[in-house]
Amino acid sequence: MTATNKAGTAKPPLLETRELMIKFGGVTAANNVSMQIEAGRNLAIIGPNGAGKTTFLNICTGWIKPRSGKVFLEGEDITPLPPRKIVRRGVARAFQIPQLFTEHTALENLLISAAAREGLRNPLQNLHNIRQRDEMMHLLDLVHCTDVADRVVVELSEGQRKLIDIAVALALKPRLLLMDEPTSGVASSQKHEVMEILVGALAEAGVTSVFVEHDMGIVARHADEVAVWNAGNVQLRGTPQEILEHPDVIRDVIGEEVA
Ligand SMILES: Nc1ncnc2c1ncn2[C@@H]1O[C@H](COP(=O)(O)OP(=O)(O)OP(=O)(O)O)[C@@H](O)[C@H]1O
Repeated sequence: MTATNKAGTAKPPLLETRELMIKFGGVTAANNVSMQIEAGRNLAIIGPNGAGKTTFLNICTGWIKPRSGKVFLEGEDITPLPPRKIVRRGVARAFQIPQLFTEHTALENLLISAAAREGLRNPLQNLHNIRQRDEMMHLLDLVHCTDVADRVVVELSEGQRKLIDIAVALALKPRLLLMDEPTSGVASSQKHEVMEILVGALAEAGVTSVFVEHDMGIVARHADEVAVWNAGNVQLRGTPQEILEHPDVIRDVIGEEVA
């Protein structure tokens, strides 16, 4: 079904790529990638090592410019924009290793992000002047971390750091958040709990997510849709059940013998 706006005309997808191409030396990391990402549906990207998953995220956020092809955000061509302008348009990124100021508190990290959003110069020197304290405490509440607001990040568990990192991204008020393995490094006993909080926080904040993931348990439980990457392109797309039971995925991604 195609979404329509109030005027009854078709609404463009939240993010769309058309025929993205990029080569690194002899490796084609994006080979004609055309994708549509709909608002409100969390998309997991899976695939073997070197398939081009991270390259796709890097192109969507402007970190890498494709040799050809385009990226559209709600119909606007954002391909030529620098990363900071793409962030301002509403596309944020979280990395495998949280990008936090580890000697600062959780709340200070969020205030720094809010200051960056407002274009404040030297936020580290002006933390006491940043006004968004209540808004940032609300974000910490969304990720269940108000109790560690005043703790320095270096003292926190990996799971708490991941959640603070997501709150830092939410402080930029994105519409779309692209994540590289959101629970990597988190103790396996805590992965689902961290992901549950993360997905809940994004839903509450009205943010759609795309996440690269190698843990099929996380994909099965927390994704609405799955795209399978292979050799620089999307090989398959479907519901977690359709994809995780597909014989090609079992053979090439999950790595089990197919009977
Ligand atoms: N900046 C770069 N310079 C040279 N080669 C690169 C660069 N970025 C990616 N590549 C190559 O492009 C291919 C795709 O890399 P990419 O990191 O996108 O794969 P991936 O699917 O995310 O892999 P993984 O699951 O191992 O993280 C790989 O062969 C990689 O070595």
